[in-house]
Amino acid sequence: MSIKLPQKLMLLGSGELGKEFAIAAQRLGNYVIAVDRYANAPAMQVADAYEVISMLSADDLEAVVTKHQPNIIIPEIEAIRTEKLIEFEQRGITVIPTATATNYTMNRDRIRELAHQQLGIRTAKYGYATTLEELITVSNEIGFSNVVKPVMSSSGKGQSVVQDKTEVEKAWNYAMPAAGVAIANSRGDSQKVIVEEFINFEIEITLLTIKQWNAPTIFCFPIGHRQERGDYQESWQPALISEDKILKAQEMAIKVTDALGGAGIFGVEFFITKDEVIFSELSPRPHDTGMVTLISQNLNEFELHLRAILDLPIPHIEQLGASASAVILASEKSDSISFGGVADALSEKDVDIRLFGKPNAHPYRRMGVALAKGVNVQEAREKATRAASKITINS
Ligand SMILES: Nc1ncnc2c1ncn2[C@@H]1O[C@H](COP(=O)(O)OP(=O)(O)OP(=O)(O)O)[C@@H](O)[C@H]1O
Ligand SMILES: NCC(=O)N[C@@H]1O[C@H](COP(=O)([O-])[O-])[C@@H](O)[C@H]1O
Ligand SMILES: [Mg+2]
Repeated sequence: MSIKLPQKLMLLGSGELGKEFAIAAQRLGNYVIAVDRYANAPAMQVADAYEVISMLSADDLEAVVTKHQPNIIIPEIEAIRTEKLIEFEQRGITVIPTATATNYTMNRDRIRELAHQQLGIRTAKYGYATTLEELITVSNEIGFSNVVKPVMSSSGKGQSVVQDKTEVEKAWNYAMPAAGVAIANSRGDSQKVIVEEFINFEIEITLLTIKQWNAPTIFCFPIGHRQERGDYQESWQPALISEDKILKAQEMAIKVTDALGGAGIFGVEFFITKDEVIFSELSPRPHDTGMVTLISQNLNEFELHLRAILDLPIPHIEQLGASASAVILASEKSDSISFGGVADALSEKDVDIRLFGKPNAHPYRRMGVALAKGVNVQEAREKATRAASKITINS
């Protein structure tokens, strides 16, 4: 396949990941339509055109696709009416990585069944529940501690660690607010949770895996990360794990991404224990922990995604040395955002920041990221965290 440029690319989801992708796409002259559920989303600020719709509505998706006639649709978040993407694909529009892949990865249960049942890949022990009663039964079967997550959610939304049976009901209510109450934490409309055995890992990693149309799958160096409340706080590259474990992770990543098909970058997440590499989940798109590649590689994860999508060559991925990212989170609700401490944060050598331009803040919302290089991973992490802590969000 040889794709002519420019292409008309429609981004479904326009957050921080979409913004960097849009910038990469426009650097190669493409036309970008940014779509999201709210106005002035980060990618909209740098796109050629934008639309505000409900991406869970098939009618809304139909309207924007009819209006803009994109050649390629690039999902940027999980919560999309993926059945509609299958229809677009049948009409000849390319969906990245494929429409079916986005449907599998939007639903934790579908991707888990594919990885564990069909491909025989090692995962945490798991079960599902659609009522509190079922959750009590499944939790007892899995044992404690366990982790309860809505099957359709991301960035830890609605997710909690359950230490013992007294905490099960709280976890259910957090994942699935009572009927009639707006689903605040679940990003889709499925009333189902997955319960997973809690894995006491030494480190968790994201293996950025680049699946190409006409060339073999390639990998970035593994990215280590630390999460709180199910959401990423800092990431670093390279993650210091053995060659043997890297190869095991690569083998599993190839299996899952081959089964999903198509082209693009995938963020494949693994828990690394003393003896094992355990598959967790994957994003069929750039990964938040992969924002470290904005400083750590010659081609960042957004440029790699673009090249894979457009069937452009990736002759060499260079890792530029110990690097880290640390998130800049809001602490309160606000509709008027300004940042302080930027000069101070940028005063250190090999430090950079991205402020996403999100128009509103609420507690724990990710508003930016600090990036740093260091002589080793520890120093890079310290520098990134220090820079992030200097940024204040004023409302
Ligand atoms: N079974 C588990 N055992 C131990 N920790 C877990 C388990 N499941 C999730 N976690 C912790 O919670 C984090 C978020 O979980 P997960 O990746 O499933 O959620 P997510 O909402 O899809 O996040 P994202 O969209 O940011 O990738 C994991 O990176 C890990 O730190
Ligand atoms: N783990 C998934 C992830 O990081 N997704 C990124 O966060 C945005 C949503 O942010 P918001 O919740 O602040 O609107 C998404 O649009 C995407 O860029
Ligand atoms: Mg995850």
